[in-house]
Amino acid sequence: MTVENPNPTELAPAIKVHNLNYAFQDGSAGLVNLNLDLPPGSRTLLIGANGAGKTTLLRLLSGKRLAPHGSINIGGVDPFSTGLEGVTYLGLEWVLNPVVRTDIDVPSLLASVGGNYYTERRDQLMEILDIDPTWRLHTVSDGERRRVQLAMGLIRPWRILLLDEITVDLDLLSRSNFLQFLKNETEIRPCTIVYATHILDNLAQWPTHLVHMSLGKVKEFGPIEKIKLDEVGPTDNSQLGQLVLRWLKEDLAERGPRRGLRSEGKTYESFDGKGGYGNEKTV
Ligand SMILES: Nc1ncnc2c1ncn2[C@@H]1O[C@H](COP(=O)(O)OP(=O)(O)OP(=O)(O)O)[C@@H](O)[C@H]1O
Repeated sequence: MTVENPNPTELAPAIKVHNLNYAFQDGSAGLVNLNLDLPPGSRTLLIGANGAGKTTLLRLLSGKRLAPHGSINIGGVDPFSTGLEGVTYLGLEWVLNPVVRTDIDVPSLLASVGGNYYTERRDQLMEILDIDPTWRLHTVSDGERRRVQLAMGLIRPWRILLLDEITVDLDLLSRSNFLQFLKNETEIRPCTIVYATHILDNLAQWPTHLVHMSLGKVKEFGPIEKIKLDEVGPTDNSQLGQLVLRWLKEDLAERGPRRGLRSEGKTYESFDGKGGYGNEKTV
């Protein structure tokens, strides 16, 4: 059976989280009674202070960690038990992959992740991210290396993209081109994006949805028009920044001084120096 004029948005996976509770190995609460409903083809910004639980959530969505049965549903399946096809999760472990610091050329690296198969995407990404094919990775700048990494991570067409702030080294133009590329992807093919970031420059027109997290909880989520209209009116970049600043100040006031409460810094300590998490368990 053929589908006439398929709408890419409708065919994309939805992300549903229902009463998700998650505890780390030491017993501390990672996520608390979390609920989300992100529609097919959406582009969601995950906003929250350091330690709010964004990475924890993204890792559970990616299926890298086991969530309680029935609490996460992506495109109709449980990502951990079913093993999701087409999920790309780009976070710290991926950034720290040592291969991008070795004496290797760009075409070989991109070929190692399917570049010779997805040639059109490869060439498009190289153009958008302004990558020079003659670079050798041990002699490029951090930002240039990051651009090659992004191309590597995005060549294979994903259905779900989970981004844990990985654009910090990009210059303004590269980041803007990169975000435009992602937006375009959700408009031309069935895919859904969740992006955790602290960098709000040029983002006001990018998200379809916002999720505000604090202390392992979702404080609010919804379509950006709704949140913006409710809270600050039609929004440009600086207003989105003002909204987030207000959220973070409120979160800090609610939380109070740390004094051992959900301390930062545990996140990557126990992972054999590679970055990543410890042996969490579910609750
Ligand atoms: N393995 C672990 N054991 C215990 N606590 C942990 C572990 N990993 C992370 N945490 C804690 O869980 C909380 C949420 O961490 P997470 O990395 O999800 O935050 P985040 O919102 O991504 O922060 P950031 O913006 O700094 O990246 C933090 O307080 C962190 O210290």
